[in-house]
Amino acid sequence: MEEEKPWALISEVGGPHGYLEELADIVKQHFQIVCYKDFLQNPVLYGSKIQALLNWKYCPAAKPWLLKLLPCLKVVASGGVGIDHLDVPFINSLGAKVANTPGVVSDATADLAMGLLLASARNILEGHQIATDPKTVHIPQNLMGVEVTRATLGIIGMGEIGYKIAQRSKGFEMKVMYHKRTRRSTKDEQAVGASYCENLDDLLRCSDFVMIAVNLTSETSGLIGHRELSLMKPTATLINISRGLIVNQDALLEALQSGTIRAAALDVTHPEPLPRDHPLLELPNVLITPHIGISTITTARGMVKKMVENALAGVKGLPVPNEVHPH
Ligand SMILES: O=CC(=O)O
Repeated sequence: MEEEKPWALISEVGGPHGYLEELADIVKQHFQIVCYKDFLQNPVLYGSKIQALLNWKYCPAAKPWLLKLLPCLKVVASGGVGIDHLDVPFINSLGAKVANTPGVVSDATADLAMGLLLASARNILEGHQIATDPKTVHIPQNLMGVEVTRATLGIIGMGEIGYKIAQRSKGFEMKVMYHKRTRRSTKDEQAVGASYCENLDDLLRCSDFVMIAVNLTSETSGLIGHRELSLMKPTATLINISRGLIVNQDALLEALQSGTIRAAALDVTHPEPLPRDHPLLELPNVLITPHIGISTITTARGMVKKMVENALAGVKGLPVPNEVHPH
């Protein structure tokens, strides 16, 4: 007789936007699944069966009160690289492991980072609005952007995503500086032509574009505040593809309103989404996207495959390939 597949709770069938049934099908090959909504209808029935939670970045299913309803939980397999939404020590204390999906998300996130940089530097969105507005008869001069080619790019956090951004910026002949807790090897630095900047202040002072690609931890939360923004050039652009909480948003708002910095391009904010009446949304020098760094079909597919691998290993009591440990 065929062995019964283990049960998995999945936060949103098909991922954050619910658009790909195909993704749920990948999970179904290995698990019997219950989605968050159905689980809540009968938590007692499902709770005792579920061994794996497949969790997309901001799913409510990872909350402690819910995890406590899963006495047989062995693994939380999270999609994406950031695990700031998960209380790893707490999950471990329940006897479950936590895993993420590094590697598969880096290209898409680095691509978006460059997209934001270019769109902000060259006023691409404003240009589109003007070009498609029937009331506009000529292209105003105020669409003058800033040059990307040979500009200085300062990358904060040179992990996998930061490194891929540096690789891409080579194509634009950019001068790359980076700041990281532990320096990369000379070979890595040479391969992308990046120079190490031990002092974050120096990087902020010198960069035309400051790219935040560092993980959110207790040490990086609020890393960019009033003081840091005041060190940046008035012509500089801040790009954040990591987590909103790394930047003090009130300080950023002020810096953008007062011209302390030229512009910001943000794929992440705090909270997400921002309330519709948030003053950041009113500013002409802010470009905001709704946390879409990993949102490509190829990446979603790769993530789900990795989540399944991690979940299966956890359920079987095998080493979990991408297990994350508490800091
Ligand atoms: O937000 C995206 C990720 O954590 O990979």
